[in-house]
Amino acid sequence: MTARTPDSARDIPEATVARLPVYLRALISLAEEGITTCSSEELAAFAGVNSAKLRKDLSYLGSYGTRGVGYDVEYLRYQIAREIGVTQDWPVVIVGIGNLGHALANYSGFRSRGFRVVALLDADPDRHEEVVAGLEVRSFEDLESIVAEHDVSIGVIATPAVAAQSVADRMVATGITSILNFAPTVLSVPDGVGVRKVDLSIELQILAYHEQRKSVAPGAGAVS
Ligand SMILES: NC(=O)c1ccc[n+]([C@@H]2O[C@H](COP(=O)([O-])OP(=O)(O)OC[C@H]3O[C@@H](n4cnc5c(N)ncnc54)[C@H](O)[C@@H]3O)[C@@H](O)[C@H]2O)c1
Repeated sequence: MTARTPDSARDIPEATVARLPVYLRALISLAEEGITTCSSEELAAFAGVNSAKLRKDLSYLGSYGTRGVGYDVEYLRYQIAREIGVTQDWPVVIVGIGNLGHALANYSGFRSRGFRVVALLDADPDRHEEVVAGLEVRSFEDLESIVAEHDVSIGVIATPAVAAQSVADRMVATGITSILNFAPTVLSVPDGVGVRKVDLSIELQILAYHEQRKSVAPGAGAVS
């Protein structure tokens, strides 16, 4: 499976696309530490991948570094951000402003990575008018007008699982084409709509599986 960005003539493997944000995060940290160049080994160690894989991934972007010098941190950061599409500002709506919705709304990392939360929506009238991270929680009924006003293409679902499919349907009907789903349910969406699911309990279960194997056979439970 491959992904294509609008201004790119090249197809980049999906696994590489999934690692680009990891490289971007590592490069942002390096830049914040005042580091201007880095070797593929350094960047790979920072990002937690092996350096041959990193070099191969970056070659899809036409970025090969300079022998003996390595990669220019600022330029590589720009190249990856451009490839992912985060040099532009992406308006995002979050639906379901309970425990998780509050935490997401308050997370400052979205903004610095090119995502601007433009609205917080909830179906519960008791939540309306509460101000979270400088935004007033609004009725879910306002979704359509907000999407149109801000040209939103990305929606985040943080509702209980039972509500998630109907929220997704409504998002799709308003023109949202990418959904980040935190609810523990599988969403069905039409072709052309992208869904990413985040499930921390699955990640914990994977760690538990490796912990269990470690206790049975020491050395067998390495997580990659
Ligand atoms: N992916 C993860 O790792 C992870 C971690 C924690 C929680 N969750 C999931 O995130 C979701 C939210 O968890 P929480 O603890 O914040 O729950 P919560 O009950 O505190 O908040 C849910 C909010 O969704 C609102 N809501 C319900 N139906 C709605 C609808 N149809 N339209 C709009 N808003 C609606 C509710 O009014 C409430 O404010 C749950 O599905 C939970 O399982 C996922």
